[in-house]
Amino acid sequence: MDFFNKITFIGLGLIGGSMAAALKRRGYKGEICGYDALPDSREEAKKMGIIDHGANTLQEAVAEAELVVLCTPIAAYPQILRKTAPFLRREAILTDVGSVKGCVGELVNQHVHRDIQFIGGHPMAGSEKGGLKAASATLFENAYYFLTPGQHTARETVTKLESFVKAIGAYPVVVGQREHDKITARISHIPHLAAVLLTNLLDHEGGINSVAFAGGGFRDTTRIASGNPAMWKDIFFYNKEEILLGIESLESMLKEFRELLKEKQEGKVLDLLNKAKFIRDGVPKGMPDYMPPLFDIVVDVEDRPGVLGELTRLIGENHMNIKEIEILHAREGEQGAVRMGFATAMEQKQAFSVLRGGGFPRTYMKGEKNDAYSESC
Ligand SMILES: NC(=O)C1=CN([C@@H]2O[C@H](COP(=O)(O)OP(=O)(O)OC[C@H]3O[C@@H](n4cnc5c(N)ncnc54)[C@H](O)[C@@H]3O)[C@@H](O)[C@H]2O)C=CC1
Ligand SMILES: O=C(O)C(=O)Cc1ccc(O)cc1
Repeated sequence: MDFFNKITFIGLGLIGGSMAAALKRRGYKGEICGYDALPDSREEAKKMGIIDHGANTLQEAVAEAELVVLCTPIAAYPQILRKTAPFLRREAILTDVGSVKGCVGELVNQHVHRDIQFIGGHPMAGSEKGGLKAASATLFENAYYFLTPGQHTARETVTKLESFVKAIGAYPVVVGQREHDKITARISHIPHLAAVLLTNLLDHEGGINSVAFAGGGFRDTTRIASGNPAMWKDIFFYNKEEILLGIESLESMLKEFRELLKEKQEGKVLDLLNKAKFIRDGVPKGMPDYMPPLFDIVVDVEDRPGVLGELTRLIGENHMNIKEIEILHAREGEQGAVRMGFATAMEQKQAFSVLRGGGFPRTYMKGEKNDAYSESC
């Protein structure tokens, strides 16, 4: 990484800000320069100490930069590339973080001289929140990071970018631009579309409002639908061909499933469920999550005024932070249940002991045998 004396980030939002922060945290010694269309973001990034210099113009930003990283929405690339291309150093490497890669390769071919080394990039880590405030120095830790060289990308450029990716804590994976778009359509873009449609199903054809009853299963399958709508709109259109192919596959799978149900083909439905379980169980664990999972506890409580206050006071007094709290409506009768989500397994355990010893003996960890959660879902 020492071979880059100056790195410039264009776009200091979630991804650009997180990259600059990761480099600083991991001891990068060269100069980090940042440019953003919003002057406030440049000033804020400087105050946060994640950039050394906030440039006032694109020309100033790329001057002397040995690595330039585009971290804006892809829609801004044509204008940025037109303005910066004449001022890039001859030896500079240009890269980007856009979620679709085929279209980016084409844009760079149109606007940038082929003497400039370009290699596309795409970190497979993010957040539903955008902007510099959501940036985190650890966002890319243990995440895969696609690198997509073009026809004119030198081997040395690939090697240098691999070092950059490792320097921010991620794992580089080199693939072709079109191959990248096929892979991400399957693992990220189509799942996002499915999550959006499943969420909107709750509001389809003016049906009853079932949001209040949505439990763990609904939350797990639709979590990513909270992602940045403008960014996902762009992703769907920039990767349109692959998304259309994915939709065709989904359509034919739904049709097939409809027929199996109609014809009471229980064996085939079971095969299909087993196949999904096998594939899903094989998804690697330990990778960073888009929105990290919470560590839940469930408390059976009496249905009386003030009980929620007592629970939250006990947690607060013991310096723990409840990330999510939910009343489980599914149980009828004299008892109610409250689910609380914590950020870490340690906090979950601590909350469990504090509540059990603090007048709530029917406190359970999620997944514990006969816990209220599994009964009610
Ligand atoms: N958010 C996510 O989960 C992920 C996003 N990406 C990609 O990263 C890119 C950036 O996304 P985020 O950082 O999430 O967005 P963001 O909205 O947090 O940040 C974008 C930044 O670019 C700035 N900007 C916009 N137009 C500009 C222009 N013409 N000149 C200079 N600055 C400009 C904005 O002011 C903003 O600060 C997108 O292309 C997205 O596809 C990639 C992986 C994950
Ligand atoms: O969707 C996912 O799998 C994520 O983990 C978050 C994410 C969103 C957009 C991207 O381009 C890359 C990653």
